[in-house]
Amino acid sequence: MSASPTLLIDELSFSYSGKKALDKVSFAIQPGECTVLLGSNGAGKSTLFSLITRLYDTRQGRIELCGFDIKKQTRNALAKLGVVFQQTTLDMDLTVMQNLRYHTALHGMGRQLANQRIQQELERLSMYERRFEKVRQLNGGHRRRVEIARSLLHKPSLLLLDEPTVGLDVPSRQALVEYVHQLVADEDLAVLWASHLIDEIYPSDHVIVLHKGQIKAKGSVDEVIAVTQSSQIKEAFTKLTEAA
Ligand SMILES: Nc1ncnc2c1ncn2[C@@H]1O[C@H](COP(=O)(O)OP(=O)(O)OP(=O)(O)O)[C@@H](O)[C@H]1O
Repeated sequence: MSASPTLLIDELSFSYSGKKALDKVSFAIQPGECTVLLGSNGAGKSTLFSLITRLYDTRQGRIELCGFDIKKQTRNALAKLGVVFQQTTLDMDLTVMQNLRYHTALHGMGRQLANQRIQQELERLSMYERRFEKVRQLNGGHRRRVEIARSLLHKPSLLLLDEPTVGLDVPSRQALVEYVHQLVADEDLAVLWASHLIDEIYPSDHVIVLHKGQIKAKGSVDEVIAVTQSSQIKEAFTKLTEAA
């Protein structure tokens, strides 16, 4: 097919009762690229995610997933999307398997394919042997793993992660960050990762600095460091968000 980026955001704006939360935001993410969306509280990260997932309607600007316009070709576009929200959306009183089956049914997968995909994704995260346990019995890190497995069952091209490490202990955080980067490398997946944690960024990542609804810088880690004449990404972020 064409060389459409996995995610295209073009001149996207959004306001809450006249108050601007996103102001002409534009960027693109290619396959095999992990882009970290860095922003402090109120930067507009959740608003952007709500627009990409169609929780909110796009009124100004355009969003495309693998070349599909999310307003006009919603089904095709959303089939390309996997999401892990900040707040868990697992049913605590169902087993891991039941939670995942619910998702495969939503995506119209037959039982055989569903079981095969569930096994593959859970095994990759060392969670297959725990598939008959209720989610409530799992610790925070393991619940997150189940959510990541679930988000990948339908083989999306873009994975959206909204601060997925919040509330996790350091080893679980590191494992999750490592796992997602491995996925990007192995599966040619595109990832958009909202975070305010600088230490979750890898040198190979792309970075978008969002501040008060506007993009202050975007590019590779090295490019963002260079453009701000900083020695490290933390310093670049501080310069970009303190000046504004
Ligand atoms: N439902 C809402 N009604 C009115 N204003 C809102 C609403 N949700 C967000 N806002 C405002 O829009 C702006 C962007 O908020 P948003 O939640 O998208 O930022 P964020 O980067 O996700 O922040 P956080 O990390 O705190 O979740 C902020 O000024 C916020 O106060």
